[in-house]
This record gives sequence, C-alpha cells and structure tokens, in this order.
Amino acid sequence: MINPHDADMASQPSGPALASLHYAYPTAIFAYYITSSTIAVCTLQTRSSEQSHGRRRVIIWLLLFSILTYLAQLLALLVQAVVQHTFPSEQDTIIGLLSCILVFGVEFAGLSDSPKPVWYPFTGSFGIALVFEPAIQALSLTPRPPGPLGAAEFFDLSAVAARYLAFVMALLFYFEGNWTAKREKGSDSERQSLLKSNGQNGAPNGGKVTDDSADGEQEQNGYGSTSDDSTEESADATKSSAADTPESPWERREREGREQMEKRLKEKGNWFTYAKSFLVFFPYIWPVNNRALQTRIALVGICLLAMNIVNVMIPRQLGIVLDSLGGSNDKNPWVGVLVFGGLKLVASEAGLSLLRQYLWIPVEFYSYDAISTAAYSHVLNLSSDFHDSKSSSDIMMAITAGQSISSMLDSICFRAIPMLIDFVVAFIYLSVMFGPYEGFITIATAVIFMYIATAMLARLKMIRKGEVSAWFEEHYVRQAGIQGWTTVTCFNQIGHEERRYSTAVRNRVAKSQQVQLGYILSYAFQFLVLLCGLLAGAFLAVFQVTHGKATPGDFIMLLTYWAQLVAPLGFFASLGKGISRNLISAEQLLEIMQTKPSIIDKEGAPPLEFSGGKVEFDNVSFSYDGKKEILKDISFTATPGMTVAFVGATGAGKSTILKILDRFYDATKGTILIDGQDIKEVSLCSLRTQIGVVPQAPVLFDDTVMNNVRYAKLDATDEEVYEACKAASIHEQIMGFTDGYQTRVGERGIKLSGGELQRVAIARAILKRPAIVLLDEATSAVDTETEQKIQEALRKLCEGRTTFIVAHRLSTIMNADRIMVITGGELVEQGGHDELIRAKGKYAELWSRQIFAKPQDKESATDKPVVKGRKSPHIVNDLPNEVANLELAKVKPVPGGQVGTASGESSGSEDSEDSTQTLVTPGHKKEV
Ligand SMILES: Nc1ncnc2c1ncn2[C@@H]1O[C@H](COP(=O)(O)OP(=O)(O)OP(=O)(O)O)[C@@H](O)[C@H]1O
Repeated sequence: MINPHDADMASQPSGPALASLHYAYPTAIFAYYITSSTIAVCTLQTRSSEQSHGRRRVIIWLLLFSILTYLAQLLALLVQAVVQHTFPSEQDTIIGLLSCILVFGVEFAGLSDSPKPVWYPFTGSFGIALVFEPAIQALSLTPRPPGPLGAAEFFDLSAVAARYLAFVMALLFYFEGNWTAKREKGSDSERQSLLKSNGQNGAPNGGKVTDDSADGEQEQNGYGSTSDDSTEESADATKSSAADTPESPWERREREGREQMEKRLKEKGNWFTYAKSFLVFFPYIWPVNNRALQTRIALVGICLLAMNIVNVMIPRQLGIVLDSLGGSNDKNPWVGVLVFGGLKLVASEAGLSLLRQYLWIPVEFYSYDAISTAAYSHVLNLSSDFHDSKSSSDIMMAITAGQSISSMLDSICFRAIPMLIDFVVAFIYLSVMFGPYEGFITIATAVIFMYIATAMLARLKMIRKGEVSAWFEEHYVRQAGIQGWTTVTCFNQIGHEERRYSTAVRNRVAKSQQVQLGYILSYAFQFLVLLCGLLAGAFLAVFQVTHGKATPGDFIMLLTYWAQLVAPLGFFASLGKGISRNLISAEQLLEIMQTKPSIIDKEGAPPLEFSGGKVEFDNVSFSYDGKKEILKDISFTATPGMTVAFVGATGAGKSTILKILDRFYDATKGTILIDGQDIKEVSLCSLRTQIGVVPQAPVLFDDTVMNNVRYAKLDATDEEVYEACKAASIHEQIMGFTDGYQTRVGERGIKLSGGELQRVAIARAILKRPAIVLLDEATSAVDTETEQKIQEALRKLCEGRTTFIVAHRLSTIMNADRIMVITGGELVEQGGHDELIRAKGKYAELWSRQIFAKPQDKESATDKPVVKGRKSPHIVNDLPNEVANLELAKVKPVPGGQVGTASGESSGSEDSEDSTQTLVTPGHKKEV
C-alpha cells in the first residue's frame, strides 16, 4: 500500500535549489572525472602507474553497489508513479538518478578495465558524492510536514544512507590499502638482507611469486619470474599463437614505430609536448606563403560551420512541417517542405560538401606535394651512416607516411572537430528546447557510447593481430608456390603446395570469422547503448509534450536530430585508433626528418680549387660506430697522376679509405688534403665533381644505355656519350644491341653481362672527366678479350689522373706506381712493386702466395655466368704466362721442387688466408 503522504511527495515538484542540485551533482562528477582522467592520460600517469591496489576489487564492488542503489531509487519512483497514475513530475530527480547511473557506470567500467588505475579521478568523484548526497537529501526533506516517515521516503532514505556508507567505505579501503602497501614496503626494506641475495635484486621473498592483492593479480619476482608452462598452456589461445608466429615485416614496422612513439612520448613527459614535436610538419601543411590557398582554407572553415548550422536546422524544419500539418502552428506546410528540401540539398553531397571538397582539393595536394618532396629531398641529402643503417623499403614506407599526416588532419578537421561542434550545438539546443537534462543525456550517451566502443575495439585488437598474421601467411605461401613453380614442379610437390595453401586459407578464414563476429557483437552492444540514450531522451520529450511544454513536432525533431547525431559516432569511436596508427606512421617520417646529415658543408665553405690532384692522408683514423677503429693513423701522399693500389686481406679497410676520400664518411681523426686543401673545409659538391668512382658492382638505373651513361653529365651531347663509350671499349657492343643506345638495361642493369656493366660504368666515369679516380677493381670472371677491353678502358680512364684502386688483380697491383699494404686498418707497407719484393715484408708474402697460384683458367671462364654484385676474391693472379714466368724467375728455386707442387695445388684457394702452402719467397722458404 502506498501511503497517501508518499503520493503527496511524489507529485510535489522539487524546489529550484533541489532541482539545481539534482542537475549539478552528476554534472560535477562527470566533469571532474573526464577532466582528471584526461590530465592523467595526457601527463602519462596512466602509463607510469605501476602499483596495483590491494583493495581495488572491494572498491569495485562498493561502486557497483552504489549504482544499484540509484537504480533501486529510480525503479521505486517509477513504480510509485505508475501505480498512482501520477506520471512523475519530479523530472529532475529521475533524470538526476539516470545521469548518476550513467556517470558512475562509466567509472565502474573504467575501474574494472584497468588493473593499475590512476586513482584520483575515482576517489575525487567519491569525495564529491559525499558532499552532494547529504545536501540533496537534506533539501528534499526540508519542506516535509512533521510526522513519521512513509514507506517510499524510508526506502529512499535507506538507499541514500547505504550509498553514502558505500562511498565512505570505498575511500577508507583506498586509504587503508595505500597505508598497508606503504607499511609492507617499509618493513620489507627493513627486513631485507644487507647482502643482495644471489643477483635477485634483493628480492626479499627469495623470488617467490607473491599474490600482492585481494584481486589475485600476481606480480612475479626473482626466480618466480620464469613463466610456468601450465599457465602458458591455459593462456588465451589467440595470445599464445600470436606470440609463437614469427613477426611479419608489417608487424615489425608497426612495432618499431610504436616503440619509437612510446620512447619519445616518455622523453617528452606528456602528450602536449609530444604533439608539439609534430610542428616540424607545419610548413608543409599550412601554405605559409600562399594567400590563395589560405583563403580557400578559411572558406572551408566557413563551410564547416555552415554545415553545423544546417545540421540543426534540418530536424527543426521537419518539426515545423509536422506541427503545421497537425495545426500546432499556422505556417504553410508546402513552404515548410520546400525549405526542408532546400536545407537537405545544402547538406547533401551536392551542396556544402561539394563546395568544401572543391575548395580543399588544391590544399590537400599542396600538403602531399610539400611533405613528399621535402621528405624525399631530406632522405637524399642524408649521409651514408643513415642509408647504411636503414633498409630502403623502410625509408620508402616512411616517405609515403606523409600521406598519413594528411589523412590524420583530414579526420581531425573534417570529421572530429565538426562532430564535436555538432554535439556542443546539440547540447545547447536540446537543453533550450527540452530543458538541460535532454542536452545532458545527449552528451552522456555519446561519451558512454565512445567509451564502450573504444574498449570493445581494444578487446578485438589481439584477434585482429592474429588475422593479419594469417593473412601474411596466406600471402607468403601463395607467393612462394608461384615464384618457385619450377622447383615445385621439378620435385613433384604440387599436391603439397595445394595442401599448404588450403591450410593457410582455412586458418585465415577462421581468424577473419572471429574478427567479424567480434565486430558484429560490438556493434550490437553499441546500438543498445544508443537505444538507451534515445529512450531516456524520448521519455523526457514525451513528458514535455504531454505537459504541453513541447509540440509533437518537437518530439519528431528530437528523434531526427538524434538519428543525425549518432550516425557518425561509429567513426568517432575508431578515430582514436586511426589517429594512433597515423601517428605511428608519421613518427617514422618524423624520425627521418629530425635526422641531421652527418656530412655537411661548413658555413661558407669555398669550392675545391684543383691543381693537379695531389692527395695527402695525414694520420687519418676512422670508425663507423665510434667504438671499433677501422682505419688507424693512415698517412701517405699521392702525387698528381699517380696510381695507388691498396692491397690487403678482406675487411682490412681498403674500401673505407676510398669512402672517406669521397666524404661518404668523415675521418674521425687526422686530415685529408687535396692540393693542400682539407676536404672538410671545401664544399662537398665541388669535391665530388672532381672525383669519379667506379664501384666493384656498378648499379645502373632501369633506363636506356644512353641515359645511364649520360647520368654522369646530364647536359652531355649524344656525341660525347658515344666518345665516352668508345673510350670504354663498349660502343661497338652497344651498337649491336637490338635498340642500340636506346636499349633498356633492366633493374640494376640486370640485362647486361658483367663485362658490359663494368664498361658502361667506366664510360660513365670517363664522361664525367674527373680529376681523381676511385676504383674498386672488379675481378668478375670474364673472357680474356673482355678483360683486355676492360683493362684498356680503365687505362684510358686513369690516364694522367690521380687514381686509387682497391686492387684485386696482380697485373694492376704490379703496374701501380705505389702499392699500399693495409692490414687490420693499418698501413703496414708502401712502395713500388720491386721495392716491396726486395723488402721481403707483408707484400712479398702476399705476392709470393699469389704468384705460385695457378692463373685463372681463362678458357673455361668464357662459359662461366657472371655473378653481379658479388664480392670478388681477394687477389687474382691474372698475369699472362710470360709475365708470370718472369716473376717466377725472381724466385730462387729450392731443392725438392716445392714450387711446382704449390702452384699445382693452390688453384682453388687463391684468396684463402688460411691455406698452408710451402712457398719460397725471395730469399727464404716460408710457411703461409
Ligand atoms: N657501413 C659500415 N658500417 C659498419 N661497418 C662497416 C661498414 N662498411 C664496412 N664496415 C666494416 O669495416 C671493415 C672494413 O671494411 P672495408 O669494406 O673497408 O674492407 P675492405 O678491405 O675493402 O674489404 P674487401 O676487400 O672485402 O672489400 C670491415 O670489418 C667491415 O665489416
């Protein structure tokens, strides 16, 4: 039975003070929670929160209990209203209770989701509740006539008291948990042995697994940190399978980007300063000196604002039309429909949206153009240390990441910001139309929706990762089967490949189905949240209409507005994920843009003034990584026109000398002078203009022979190119190609033979007419005639020029003006061939080892395929028989005919440092 006094209470409207408290209470909690959580996230407190709280689970239960008390109060009020047919006049009480359920529901979800939360957003909310709850209760009882409490009043009061107690207990448990944790920490450190226990970081419990909380969350210390097999087995299957599968290149890139982002985020300390580092891109996004584009951007902004206004006007107009049809207003419905049609047109893809996109096109391409070209130019200007440390595919991916910055801005400017404005407008408009709670319901529903949608997306992450791995696996198996078709067929393994592929496809399909199911469930749940919000809003609107405070048209307006507002919410929920993915890509580009080239011109560096080409190395040392010295105190002088050959074991540092001479790297100690000028003091461009390089494995562009040769001098005439090719003894051969000089050479010059490739590279160097030539001499197996042609071409290239050769052929070494023997980065000997032989040192040793080696089997070499880009053997004895005999004559034969034995046995080990042969070097018998 309902007490007549209770009925009085139910129908009695709240006073203005109580009503405002009903409004203010959830609003204050919500505002505090959102603000403090945002601060915690932005200042990275959520990341550094390492401690799990011992009483977290109890506090979650207490919070749930409080939510249930709100629900109980709400139900009691509704039952009372239905039974007494006094549909509640206390709208502020009902909406207040609904809002409290929503707000504390969000907190409940937040607390349950994070095992190690930042606490102040929660404890602060409980504190605020402790102030508001008694105030509201006191005000609601004040106008009450004296007498015993009715059943409803008693129930209400009990619910509030129980909730109050729950909040107090939650706070007490929180402080008690903190205090216990502190005390345990203190006593642990007191009990801790002065001597560290066996490398376990002094773990006081001897490494035992501790259950540190009532939650049962385990923190593993010491020995216990080794994972238990049984636990692993029972772990989430998806997780373990994801951990087992090897990382795909895509996953690696994602992981590295994420790690990079987290690292920088930690360094910056919070999201604000982190975001500031992206200001590097500002000039590429904002057309700094372009008024026309700036005007377009301003017009786009106006379009967006206009769109926000139209978004309110459409539902409002629909309401007006409906009211005019129902007679609630005297407006002409025909005109109303026409206006409605006009507004719809403006809002459509043929209206403002068209105008906005039209205006935006040049701006969008401006930023693509600016970012892409700036990134590409920056990468090209970076030095060898950068290019040697990054894979080309990673660099290319990073350059295309410019696109993600544009799309991130697109999402933020054209979708996120307009949506936020829409919500603020909706909040204000609905608050004015239907009272503040209608607005509040809108905002609260949107926030809860996004919270839930984001949480669900995060839960789907692991399954999605599995799907991507399965997709890569499928792709890999398919590609391997098709690429290796010949092998598959030769070994009769078509059946095996078919089975392998079908397993991969089935695995991928299973994973995709899981993801799909996850999405469907997530959408269903999100829809339910929106439905709850809509019902709450509609309930309030119906209340207003039935009480004559609003028209049916307003109700229709609300429904239309609601539908319009919530439609893009799905996008908003995934915005965070999209932005973080774009940030990861942008991070990779940012890292490159922040890398400074290590080899740069000094300010106002003059050009190199060439006068002959004298090169001096003065105590030059070098290290690639700053730790291991690759070159140690190298000093020598090469006079103009001299040919210097570097010999030494593989990895001795010969090529490195050429690299620092061409300033691909700078010497870490000492100076390099060209014609008396320090190469670090002159401009890089002028230095490289004077130097011509022929690498051991030349790389050509996938272009015509003509364009490849002309690359050395872009304005060279055809005649000049022909001349260079003639000098390089390749002209005739090129003329024999199907398209002559217009023949395309294929990727990296794949369609040319080894000898042709080398001579095209030499022709290119000849066309450049360098003053100094750097040659990493190749020893590809080519036929005698080609080899002679190459030698001839090289002779023409080096004629009269200071030349440095990393020499692999005995003939080159012996013909050099000066031979430099490099061992372990040190210049151990230098001098002419005969001089060094007489010195009986390291060179004599190397030389004698090779001179007894069987010369290349030149007949069979003609048929050998040339392996391009392969490191050549250390030194090759390419001497013609007569010269070899002459050289051999320099060696005194020893009794026993050891010479003949050595030459016969060493054919396969010319470059082997370890081969032990009994050899005779000038003057003495030696074991090598
Ligand atoms: N970019 C690099 N970064 C780090 N170390 C490098 C780099 N290039 C070469 N090195 C190391 O420097 C040492 C000298 O290399 P370098 O290429 O100069 O030897 P080399 O005498 O020319 O050998 P080879 O005759 O086989 O070409 C080697 O140990 C090599 O591993």
